[in-house]
Formats: sequence, C-alpha cells, structure tokens
Amino acid sequence: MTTRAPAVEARQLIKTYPGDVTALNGMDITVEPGTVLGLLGPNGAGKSTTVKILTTLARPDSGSAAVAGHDVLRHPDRVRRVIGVVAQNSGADPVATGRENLRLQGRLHGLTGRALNERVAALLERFSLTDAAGRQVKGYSGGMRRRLDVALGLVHRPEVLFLDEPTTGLDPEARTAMWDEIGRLAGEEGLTILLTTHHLEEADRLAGRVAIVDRGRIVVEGTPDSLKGELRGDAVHVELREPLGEAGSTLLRGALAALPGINETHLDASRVSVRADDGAAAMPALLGALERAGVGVAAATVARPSLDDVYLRYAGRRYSDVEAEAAGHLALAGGAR
Ligand SMILES: Nc1ncnc2c1ncn2[C@@H]1O[C@H](COP(=O)(O)OP(=O)(O)OP(=O)(O)O)[C@@H](O)[C@H]1O
Repeated sequence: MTTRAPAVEARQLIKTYPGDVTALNGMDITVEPGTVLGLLGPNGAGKSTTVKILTTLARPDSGSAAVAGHDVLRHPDRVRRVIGVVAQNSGADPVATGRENLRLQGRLHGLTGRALNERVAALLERFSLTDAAGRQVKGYSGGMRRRLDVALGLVHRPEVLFLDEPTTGLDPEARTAMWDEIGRLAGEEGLTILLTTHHLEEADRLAGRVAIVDRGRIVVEGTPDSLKGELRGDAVHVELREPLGEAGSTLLRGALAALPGINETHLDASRVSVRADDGAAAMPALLGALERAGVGVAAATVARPSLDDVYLRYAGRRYSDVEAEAAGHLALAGGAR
C-alpha cells in the first residue's frame, strides 16, 4: 500500500485580529485524500479563519499549512489551481444566467471551446440546473443558488473542495438535497472535502471525520461514531423547574456522585446532564436524589449520546449555550454579520 500525503495539513496555526482577538490558537488539521472532514464549532470558533488561510485568502501569524502538497504561504498560486472554494456568500453574478456564470468561471480557469461547453453542460446536469440554465440567478431559489455555487467551485476539477457552511440559510428540504449532493461528491468522485458547519446533525451526516473547534483550536477529532462511542452509556438530561443556586449545586453534586452507575455530571443553572451506564435504570435514583435535594424537575430525557454531548465533554460548555451567546452578541451588534 502506498502512503499518500494528506490532502490538507495545517500545523499550529495562530491568527490574531486587531483588537487582540485570537481567532486561531494552535489549529492542527489533517485531511486524508478522498475523505470529508467536518470542522464543527459554534459561531466565532475560528472555522472561517482556518478556511481563509488554507485557501490563501489570509496569512497566519505563525504556523504552516499545505494543500495537496503545496505550501499555502510559499506557493499560493499552486494551491489555488487545485482547490475549489464555496464561500458562505454566493460568488455568482445574480443578473447573469446559471450557464453564463459557469461559462465565465470555466474561462477564468482556461477552458475554451468544446471542453468548456461539455464541462458546463455536465455540471448543469449534475446539479439539476439544466432546465434553469438560461434564467437569471436572481430568480433562483436558495437551494438552486447553493447548487450553482458548488458547481462553480468544481468547474476546474479541483482535488480539494472547501465548503464554508454549505447549508446555512437553506430550508430543510433543500438542506437534505444538498447533503445528498455532497455525499455523492465525496463517495463517487473521491473528492477531498473540508467543510465547516455549526450544525451537529450536518457533521454527523456528512463527515467521515469530525474535528470539534473551540476557541481557535481542535479540542477533539474522530469519526462521528467513535466520538459518540467514547461517551459510554446513555446521556440523561434533566431540565429543572427553577435555577439552582450555588449551595444547591454543591449539594446536588455530592448527592449525584454517590449514585451508582452514573459516570459524569454536568450541572448548570437549570439543567443537569449525566452519563449513565444504563440511563433508564439510573433515572429513578437520579430523580429521587433531585427530589431529596428539593429540586423540582420540569422534564427528563434519556438518549444515546449525540455530538452535542461530545461537545459538552470536550469543550466544557454546551453547544446550544455558545450559539445562543453568539446570537446575543449579534443582536447587540445589530445583526451586523
Ligand atoms: N476580519 C476580522 N477582524 C477582526 N476579528 C475577526 C475578523 N474575522 C474574524 N474575526 C474574529 O475571529 C474569531 C473567529 O472568527 P471566524 O469567523 O473564523 O469563526 P467561525 O467559527 O468561522 O464563525 P462563523 O461560523 O460565525 O463564521 C471571532 O472572534 C471573530 O469575531
């Protein structure tokens, strides 16, 4: 068996923005050829900055990175020839037609004549845009625009495709269609894909490997199943009727530690999450302990661990809380992004 070099390799990337914002804080990434890596993290974790560096649009303060064996700092031109980039915001010209957009992109990559015609026709067909090819892009649905964006990123047959939040803003139906499309690109065409997402479900569904990003670095990496498998047993979540005070938390922590079959406990103001060898069996004892501590329960669930639980374990905070916090910041900033 020959050992091929990784399709993407980044080592110890550091990037600070003005105002002392540390966007990347020792980012390490390896993507093997023909695989899909999902960079999963909440808003502001550093995913887009990583993609910008790997696609030669930004320079790190320190660290190194190579794509398809080409160093991004020494040979950015070579990197650009072998990558396709689908950014968060569409690069398509809205007043041009889908076909015109693809033809222009093809010409920019040096395609002409029959080769150009054939490539454009194949991509239109591949992304179910043949019927809409002659219409202006501004009349396309969100899903059609996104499919065109991906087609534009593939015109020159790149080795590595970067997809920055490929389904943000799509309705559930268009999202599922896009997932199928990306799955096919990876499976049938052997393309290497690095995608960023803040949807746990998307990473779970699409990526062969998932790297969880928190505060500018990878906190854990593995297959979705191996990450979930690491969390033995069941995830038990209890929503409390009222927030716990500090004294209540300490008391409860002590009570839970004494229960058999409970492995890990996370408490925050109004939620208790534990991992139990057998969630259903542990539930009565858990509810009893809460009752004895005088804590009212609003709801309790038992589930197989999800990537959300993995995030909680490795990042030490809840994914949904980080997202809510980021949304709050955005609201305060007037939704400036
Ligand atoms: N041009 C910039 N100037 C200053 N700060 C920036 C700039 N770009 C990003 N940042 C900051 O760097 C950090 C990482 O941002 P980045 O966009 O890489 O995160 P992300 O994980 O991609 O988030 P999102 O999902 O919102 O795109 C954030 O704190 C962000 O506010």
